[in-house]
Amino acid sequence: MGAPLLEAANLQLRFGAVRALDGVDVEIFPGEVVAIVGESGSGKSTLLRVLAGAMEPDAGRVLYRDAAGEAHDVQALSEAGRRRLMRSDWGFVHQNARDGLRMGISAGGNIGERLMAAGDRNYAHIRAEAADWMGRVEMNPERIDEPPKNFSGGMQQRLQIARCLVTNPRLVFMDEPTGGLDVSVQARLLDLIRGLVAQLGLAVFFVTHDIGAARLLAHRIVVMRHGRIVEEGLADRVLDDPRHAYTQLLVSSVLAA
Ligand SMILES: Nc1ncnc2c1ncn2[C@@H]1O[C@H](COP(=O)(O)OP(=O)(O)OP(=O)(O)O)[C@@H](O)[C@H]1O
Repeated sequence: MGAPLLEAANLQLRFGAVRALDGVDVEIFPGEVVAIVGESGSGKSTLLRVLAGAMEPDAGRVLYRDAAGEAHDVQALSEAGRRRLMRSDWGFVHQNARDGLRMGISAGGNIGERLMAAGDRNYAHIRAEAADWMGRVEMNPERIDEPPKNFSGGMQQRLQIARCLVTNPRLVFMDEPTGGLDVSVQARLLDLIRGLVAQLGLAVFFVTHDIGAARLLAHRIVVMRHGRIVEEGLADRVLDDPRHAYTQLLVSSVLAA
């Protein structure tokens, strides 16, 4: 399998009395989808933000290995260095599309802006790529000049995904990308994400409290509780044969729902 793309060791982070991360070790390999599951408040989003260098842990470290095999200490990166990684190697899909989109510019502009930030200056090419990506996320490319507010919540989320993937990242962080959407919209979006992830061979950290989504997308599942990883393993093993009592509860409460 080679070296991990990203690995974190002994992450600690407290908010006052709350231990949001309490000795977390986690890693991801190229092309792997890792779901981070757990109930609300278990530390999933905090972990994702720390892994992406958007939040500093009190202790521990995160290493990212670039395409040339060089390891970078994510917390030691300058803000410019982190932004560079975010533009080239990484992508972040927020739960709320508004956090990942620029609402004042067109759909095509939202996708094209990422290409421009990555150095593309050929406007005809940028527009063609933006239209192509709208098609790939099942949006009508004829609506390329419309602003995000004209689109439904599910479509805005597709647009955010197109904006994120257009630069061909190696590692994508997704924080509840289907949260807050209707169940039928969620199912289609998950299918779309699954197809794109497989097609592009992406590595994805996928935060969710939806066990069904984890089963559909993930190769491996990490179960968090009170800032700790209480269980991890291949998705089928964790879901079909959960060993920790908390995982059993999580899985059974879904089955009973
Ligand atoms: N900026 C902050 N200031 C204070 N406490 C915080 C902050 N961010 C997170 N916390 C606390 O840290 C704990 C973990 O929060 P986190 O958002 O990571 O959980 P989560 O598993 O992602 O929950 P959810 O599924 O509800 O998003 C919670 O107790 C939360 O209240």
